[in-house]
Amino acid sequence: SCVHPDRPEPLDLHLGMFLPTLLNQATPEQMERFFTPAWNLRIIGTYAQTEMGHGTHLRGLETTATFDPSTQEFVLHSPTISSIKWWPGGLGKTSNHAIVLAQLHTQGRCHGLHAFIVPIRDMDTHVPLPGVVVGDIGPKFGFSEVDNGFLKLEHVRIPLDNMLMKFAKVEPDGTYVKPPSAKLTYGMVFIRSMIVGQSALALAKSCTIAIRYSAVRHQSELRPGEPEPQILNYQTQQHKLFPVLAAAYAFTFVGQYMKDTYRRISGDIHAGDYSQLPELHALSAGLKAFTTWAANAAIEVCRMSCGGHGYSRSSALPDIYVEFTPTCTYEGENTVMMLQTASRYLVKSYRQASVGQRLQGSVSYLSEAAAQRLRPRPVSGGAAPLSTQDLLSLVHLYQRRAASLVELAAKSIQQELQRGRSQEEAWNHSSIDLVRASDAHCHFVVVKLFVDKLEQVDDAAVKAVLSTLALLYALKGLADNSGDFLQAGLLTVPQATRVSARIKELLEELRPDAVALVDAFDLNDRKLNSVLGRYDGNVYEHLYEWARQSPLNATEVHESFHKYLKPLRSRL
Ligand SMILES: CC/C=C\C/C=C\C/C=C\CCCC(=O)SCCNC(=O)CCNC(=O)[C@H](O)C(C)(C)COP(=O)(O)OP(=O)(O)OC[C@H]1O[C@@H](n2cnc3c(N)ncnc32)[C@H](O)[C@@H]1OP(=O)(O)O
Ligand SMILES: Cc1cc2nc3c(=O)[nH]c(=O)nc-3n(C[C@H](O)[C@H](O)[C@H](O)COP(=O)(O)OP(=O)(O)OC[C@H]3O[C@@H](n4cnc5c(N)ncnc54)[C@H](O)[C@@H]3O)c2cc1C
Repeated sequence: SCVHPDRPEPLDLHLGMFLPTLLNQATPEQMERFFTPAWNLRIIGTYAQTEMGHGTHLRGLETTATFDPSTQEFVLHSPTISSIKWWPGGLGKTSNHAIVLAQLHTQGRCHGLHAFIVPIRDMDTHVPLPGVVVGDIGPKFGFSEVDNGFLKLEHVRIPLDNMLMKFAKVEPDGTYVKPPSAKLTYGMVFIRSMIVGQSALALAKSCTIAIRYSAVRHQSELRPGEPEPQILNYQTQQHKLFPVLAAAYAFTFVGQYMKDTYRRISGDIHAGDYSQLPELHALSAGLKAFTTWAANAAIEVCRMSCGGHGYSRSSALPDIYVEFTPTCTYEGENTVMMLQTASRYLVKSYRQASVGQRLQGSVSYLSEAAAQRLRPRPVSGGAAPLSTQDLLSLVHLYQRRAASLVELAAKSIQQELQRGRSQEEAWNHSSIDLVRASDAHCHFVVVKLFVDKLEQVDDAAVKAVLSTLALLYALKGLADNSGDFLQAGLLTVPQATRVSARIKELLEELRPDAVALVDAFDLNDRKLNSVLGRYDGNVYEHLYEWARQSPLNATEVHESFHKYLKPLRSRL
């Protein structure tokens, strides 16, 4: 964001979480005191929620903030080793403040997690303040430029006004005032919504590199005696890359939708209407998980599709992978997010629909499915005719798969309960089904949003090629998940065979437009930073140039020869 575009930076948490959390949770007075200096980078902040012992289970966090009415201060304390804050970006060396999530204690009672602004370093000298033990957590899989840190608070005192009090409050006498909705204290919906767009960007970058390179690279023979073809002409190469291209477009549209949805619903929340918060939470959690998992896998597909050169950092693909892969973990671990969407929203909605409630938003199809269950089934049964051309009928198919898997998960919980298991045990014994249901729901949402987007495209040629991509996205998903569709009676084996054949036709149709479709992402060479993905296609000259610049080539004879190899040789 600041120095290297799109690369992780020590200031990311300041810009991406510290400032937005102030915007969402600070009072006007706190905005004046903290936001303006933070905007001017006098205050540099991070978001310290995760502890060494707990990241997912927020109620298990141990850091305490105990109100002392005699001094009008909170005392922030890390009581155990496992309570040390662990992971926050920019915490180790960069930040002088942290938003610390801690269990609030006042008048002898614990009121759960709340957010506190804690100064951690002197504003001028940057030396850690008394009672603050702070540092870097050490090397990681990637994110080397980011000082993810630890923070141990030893009875650190902060003023009463440093608790973020837009929603919950503590009065000077220690009285606790509840927030209008307890769910507001969770937060996180903003970044989760934004991560969907980051998945799209990571996919767009990766497939731009891989598709451009596949148009430049010639290898092997298709027909004996003829020149080596571009590797992009191999059907298997297209089968690897064009679905990624289709997903990059799909996720771009879903990312835009999530941004708009976040803006709309957070506007309602600020106006005091919390009714859409569950929809926003379920969508942002589920789509964050669905798109990051898909993008994470697809980046590797792109890297491997570039053969040996994909393994070189000159391709940029290894860096894209290591920088992207933690999105599957941070801001809510993906399995846990899928479970939130399923158990806190889909199953609940299923039950509401089953008793006749009309549902709104992304789950409205569950009402239709419930109504359908009440209608008598045709005697013949079996799957309906499948059109491999009609996008709306494919949307409908995804919708029915989602409805069927939500039902399966809900029924699994019910069966486990009937076996005498407790609610919690029944849930755990159904959690594979719950994740599957969330995945199907999100897949339906993505396909639907892609198809809806086509309605907004006026240019006939653009609409035609985007429709082909949408078709490929939907049919590839159908083929990859054919077990679900077969199990739900939505697909027959002959239909599945036709889907595979149609996918092959679509790959051929897309081949002439593939390079133009990645160029349309408009990712310039500086942003891509990839020798293989260069716009001008001069890959080999620049690969050679890149290698020549390797630090090992600074001298013709490396010092290791004199230091190790030569003495070793003389001893043999
Ligand atoms: C574009 C990006 C720009 C910049 C960013 C740059 C760089 C980023 C780099 C790194 C950033 C990383 C930052 C972090 O990782 S911060 C730490 C993130 N941690 C988490 O996300 C923790 C995940 N855990 C949880 O969210 C929760 O603990 C939980 C899984 C939800 C479970 O909690 P629990 O208390 O048991 O809750 P439930 O009983 O399950 O739910 C109670 C009730 O609340 C509703 N709910 C839960 N969460 C939310 C929410 N976020 N919003 C709204 N509502 C929520 C839930 O549905 C349930 O509702 P009921 O109606 O069923 O009662
Ligand atoms: C690069 C990076 C940057 C980060 N930045 C920050 C930051 O700035 N601020 C911050 O506060 N945190 C940050 N984090 C921490 C991050 O938010 C947590 O790691 C994340 O929330 C996951 O929590 P955890 O590590 O406790 O995983 P765990 O919950 O321990 O997950 C381990 C496994 O247990 C499973 N599991 C856990 N609970 C359940 C359940 N209820 N049901 C089923 N399975 C379950 C998970 O699916 C997973 O497979 C960062 C992490 C990384 C990697």
